[in-house]
Amino acid sequence: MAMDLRIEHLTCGYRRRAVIRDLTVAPLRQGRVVGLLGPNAAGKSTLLKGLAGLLPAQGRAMLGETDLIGLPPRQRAKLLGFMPQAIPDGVELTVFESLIASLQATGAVPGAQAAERAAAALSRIDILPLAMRKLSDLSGGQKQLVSFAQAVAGNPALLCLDEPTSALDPRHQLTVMARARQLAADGALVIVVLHDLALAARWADEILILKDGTLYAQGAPDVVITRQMLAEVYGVDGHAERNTAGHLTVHLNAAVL
Ligand SMILES: Nc1ncnc2c1ncn2[C@@H]1O[C@H](COP(=O)(O)OP(=O)(O)OP(=O)(O)O)[C@@H](O)[C@H]1O
Repeated sequence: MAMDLRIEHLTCGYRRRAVIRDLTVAPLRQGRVVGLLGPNAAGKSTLLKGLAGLLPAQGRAMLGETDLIGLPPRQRAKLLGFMPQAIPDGVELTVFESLIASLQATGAVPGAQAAERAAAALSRIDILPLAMRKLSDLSGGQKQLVSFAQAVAGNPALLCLDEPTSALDPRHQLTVMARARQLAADGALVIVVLHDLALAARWADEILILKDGTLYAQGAPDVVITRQMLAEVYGVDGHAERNTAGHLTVHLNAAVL
């Protein structure tokens, strides 16, 4: 069964205000990396939190035959891995313990396999040497890598990553995006919030652009990242073009429009 995601008439937000309002997007296909873009406060994190069950939501978010909206947390966590933008401070667990805890919370992996799965998740992003360190003692980038490992360790069908590379050096940005790509190639749908347009252009199969809680555009990077979009959505002057290697690159001029 294909585990495509169909978001239909989704509304979610906070007590006083619906930030995402009646959002419908064309089906997001299993096996793809979808870049979720948009300016600050557009509603990107709110959308991911609504899908992850961390905010109340109405409407439908069908993953295959299952509506994520209203699904009990444990069942939802089996299907969906969420990496938050901010990593909580003051957690006294070791890196390894934190991965075991997130695997146990979902019940997606039998207890006996949890340690092996946790070690594999750390090893795939080159942070196995951090396993016995306390989370609270890590650098910002190291914490972000651990948070990524927590989200992916259970091999969920849907991965929602909120700015997973914002604290990472270039090598680790590539490590994380390459791992996200590999998970998609293995059958997951990966939705990744990015502010770095160059990373989005390079790694996403498809891009969703949110503006003021509604869908501004959806499509392939070279269709969606246009001079007009950069001006209307971000208020900047720029353009995208293919380099000699055939990769889409984004050029921003210094001027704010
Ligand atoms: N806990 C909250 N209570 C009330 N409003 C909130 C809360 N968190 C966020 N908002 C509001 O919801 C709107 C969307 O915020 P959201 O964090 O989803 O944006 P975003 O697109 O992820 O932005 P950024 O790129 O800055 O991370 C903003 O206007 C924000 O002020």
